[in-house]
Amino acid sequence: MKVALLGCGVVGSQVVKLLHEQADDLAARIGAPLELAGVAVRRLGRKRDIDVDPALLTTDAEALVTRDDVDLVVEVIGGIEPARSLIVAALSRGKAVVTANKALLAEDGATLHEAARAGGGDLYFEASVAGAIPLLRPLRESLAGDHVRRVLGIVNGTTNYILDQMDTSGASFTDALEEAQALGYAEADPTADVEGFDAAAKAAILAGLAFHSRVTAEQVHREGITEITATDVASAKAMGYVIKLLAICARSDDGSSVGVRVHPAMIPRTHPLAGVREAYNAVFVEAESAGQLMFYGKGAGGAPTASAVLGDLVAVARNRLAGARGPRESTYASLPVHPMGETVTRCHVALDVADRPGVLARVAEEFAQHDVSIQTVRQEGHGDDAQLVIVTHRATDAALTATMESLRKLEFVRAVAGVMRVEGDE
Ligand SMILES: NC(=O)C1=CN([C@@H]2O[C@H](COP(=O)(O)OP(=O)(O)OC[C@H]3O[C@@H](n4cnc5c(N)ncnc54)[C@H](O)[C@@H]3O)[C@@H](O)[C@H]2O)C=CC1
Ligand SMILES: N[C@@H](CC=O)C(=O)O
Ligand code: NA
Repeated sequence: MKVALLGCGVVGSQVVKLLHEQADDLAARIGAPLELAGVAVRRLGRKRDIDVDPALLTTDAEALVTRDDVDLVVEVIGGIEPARSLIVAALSRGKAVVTANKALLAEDGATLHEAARAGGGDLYFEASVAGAIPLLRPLRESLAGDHVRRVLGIVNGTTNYILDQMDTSGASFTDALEEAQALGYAEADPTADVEGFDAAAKAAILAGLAFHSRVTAEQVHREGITEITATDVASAKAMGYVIKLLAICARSDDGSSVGVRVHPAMIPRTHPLAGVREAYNAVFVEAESAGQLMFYGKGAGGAPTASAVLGDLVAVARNRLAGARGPRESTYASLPVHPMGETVTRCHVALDVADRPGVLARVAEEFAQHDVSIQTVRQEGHGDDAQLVIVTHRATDAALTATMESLRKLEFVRAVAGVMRVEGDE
């Protein structure tokens, strides 16, 4: 079976390495050897960390994917174009494609799936979400007989690395980001990581598979971590919480729609996700019959991601030899994505207020007027002022946002700070 590799960066170079190192085992597992037909790169002369036969390198990716002798295509270039055109060219010729490209799948997965359907080949993408962790195959295959209610977790290694460094060693945001880039975790443009775009793309893919519906990145409510300060991290710590960037995909209570969101949240330090350190990822899947499942492992980095790519490569090669196909895209449920305002969540807020009689009662009244119930209040005196730290019970995001807006207008409120959603302790 001949394999065309598109892209030879952090992930691609590890794919080449594993194809060499595991050649005999892969041939035995598939029933036929995998042979690298060519490697499309941007520049031929670049010095590479791995040993790749220079005769295999080409800058003409299109000619490579359309070659008649190529059976399987691995796309690890990233981004929308030319990745989309190259994948469509391969799929429409009946070749199988393995990709790690979450940005493309979440923006225009429909085009790729349609090309796979028309061409009759497989489209596999396990590496696109949570790197090495087998997560998409369990959702697509193992849980195909169950009813998934919620998928919740940490799906971006770079931001988890940054937040973990800020929490444990007090590192600055900038230093931690530079380390994550040097370790090969970050996207080519790290804005995709720190502004939550990468996690939002992964959330869209997860929601699509979990709820048998088409979800695009555009429909995902997205907030990144760039506004999180050392003070936020420290005050979360003081209250027994840790801040994590979470992706949450959940059916509404009546099951008629789904909410898909990515935002920083405070979780109790006793929660299993609080122990997810460095660039590790962890995802909970809650299904009606299976109950709660947790998937944990390396979500970023060249070798872990290449492991997922190779797993897919073996699967599509086996299917091809057997004249079979893997599962098609499943969107029959067509559940709509509801707006963030309808999502039910909890909130933490730190209010700097004048310390005088009636203030606490007036603040409580503002919450009550918006139908938001308070779970805990802690007050600390600061001379003539006081800080009220409030954690609410569950309320719609619209009600919580409206409450914060009203609080800002109160004459005795000096500042509304540390507004952050709280997850995982109810
Ligand atoms: N690095 C990671 O931890 C993970 C990456 N991914 C995904 O894997 C894909 C690749 O990521 P990385 O390897 O980290 O990126 P990278 O930037 O290290 O590698 C991409 C390579 O593609 C090359 N390239 C760009 N345009 C090209 C073209 N037209 N023809 C041939 N080559 C071209 C670039 O020169 C670069 O060497 C992306 O979709 C990324 O989102 C997925 C999971 C984890
Ligand atoms: N940039 C991503 C890489 C894996 O998808 C991350 O940091 O998780
Ligand atoms: Na994965």
